[in-house]
Amino acid sequence: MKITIGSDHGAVQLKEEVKMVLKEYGDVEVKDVGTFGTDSVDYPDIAEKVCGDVVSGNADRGIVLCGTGIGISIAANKIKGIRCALCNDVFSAKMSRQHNDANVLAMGGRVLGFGPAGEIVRAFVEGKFEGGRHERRVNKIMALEK
Ligand SMILES: O=C(CO)[C@H](O)[C@H](O)[C@H](O)COP(=O)(O)O
Repeated sequence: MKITIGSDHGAVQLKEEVKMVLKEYGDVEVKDVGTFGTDSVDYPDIAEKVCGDVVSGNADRGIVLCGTGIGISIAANKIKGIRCALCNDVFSAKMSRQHNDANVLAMGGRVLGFGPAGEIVRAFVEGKFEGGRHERRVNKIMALEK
C-alpha cells in the first residue's frame, strides 16, 4: 500500500510519530510531502499535495495532519474523489474504513497523543470497506460532487 502523508506546522511531531507506526508494516510505502520544520505554513496547501496523490492514483491512501485536524480535513474534502475522515478515536477510524471507505485520514497534532494516534493509524491502514448497504451510501456521497 502506498500512503502519502503531510502536515502543517501544528503537527510535525505527530507526522514523525505516524511515520514510525507505518514503518511497522513491511508493505507500506510512505511519501512525506512536508512540512518539515516549525515555520508556519497553510494547511490547504498540504491537503492539496496529499490528496493530489490519492486522486491521481499515486497513493492508495492519504494522511493529513494539522493542529486540530479540522482545517485540513475540510480542505481535503473539497477535493473531488476524496473522502477524508477526521478521527480522534479508534472506533471512528475503524468505521471510516468499514462504512465510509475513507481514503484520507485526518488527525490533530494538538489534540492527540502518540499512543492513541498510533492505534488510529493502525485501524485506518488495516480497516476494510464492507460494501453492501454502505456502498450505496458512499455512491450517494460521491454523487453529491456532481
Ligand atoms: O486548521 C486548523 C484548525 O482548524 C489547524 O489546527 C491549524 O494547524 C491551525 O489553525 C494553525 O494555527 P497557528 O496559530 O497558525 O499555528
